[in-house]
Amino acid sequence: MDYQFPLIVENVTLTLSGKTLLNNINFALPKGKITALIGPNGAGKSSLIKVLSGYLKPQKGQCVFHAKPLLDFSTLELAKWRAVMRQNNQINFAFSVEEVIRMGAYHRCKKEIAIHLEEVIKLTDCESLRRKFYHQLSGGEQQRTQLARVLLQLWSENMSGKILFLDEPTSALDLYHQQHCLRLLTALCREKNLTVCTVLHDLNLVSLYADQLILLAQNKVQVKGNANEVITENNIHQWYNAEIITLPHLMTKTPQLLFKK
Ligand SMILES: Nc1ncnc2c1ncn2[C@@H]1O[C@H](COP(=O)(O)OP(=O)(O)OP(=O)(O)O)[C@@H](O)[C@H]1O
Repeated sequence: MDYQFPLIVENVTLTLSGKTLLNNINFALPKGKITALIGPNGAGKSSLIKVLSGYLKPQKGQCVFHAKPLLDFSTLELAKWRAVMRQNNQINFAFSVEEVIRMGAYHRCKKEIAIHLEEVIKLTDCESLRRKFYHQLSGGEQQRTQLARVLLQLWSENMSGKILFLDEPTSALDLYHQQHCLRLLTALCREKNLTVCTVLHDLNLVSLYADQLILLAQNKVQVKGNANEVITENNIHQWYNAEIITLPHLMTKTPQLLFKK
């Protein structure tokens, strides 16, 4: 299970209700790195996450996961190797935060859960939330809980070959928790060889933390590469129709965006 690219996307085309949402998509997720899916609203990012994680079957092409067609994996097998945090994490029942976090680990034995739960709760800053009702939390608190859930699902000493899919994991987080989340993901990639694939709208965060950027627009991959290659004034103007200027970050030199007034 030790592949340099745990997931390879080959010529993926997805059509739903007669509409092409993804058109001939090709790229690969490098092991131990953060890949960011970026692009304007409606470009197909969430749909792509659903295909990459095995929830939607493309009409053409395929995803190859550990050198095997993704759709050949059983649900249980997939649960051991990839976890998914969606955009909408509403739960309409009175579960506690701790119960929601444990939901990610239905395939694990009690002993494993007991060992990893405390660590995951601490790392995601959920200690003060654990006995509260999930449905009574703020949006940002729910996002932290969901991050803990997906981490508990995959947690192990070495996470090589495991993939975490996140759809806008920082959209409701305050500044401290945005930075905390991206730093945590970076550390897990470096220390445990976890592979991360995340949709993010904040291109300044993407520029600082993503190793590979995939810019989707009009249902196709329009640009891919590192932050310097993808986050350019021309690309942002062309694909987002936004008027911005880019400046190098004072510490990392990677591009940061400023809106023109
Ligand atoms: N089940 C579906 N049937 C038909 N069209 C759909 C379906 N799901 C999504 N779409 C359409 O596909 C397009 C892409 O949606 P998707 O959610 O993948 O975009 P996105 O890039 O994640 O957008 P955002 O940045 O706004 O979250 C949208 O126009 C959406 O309306």
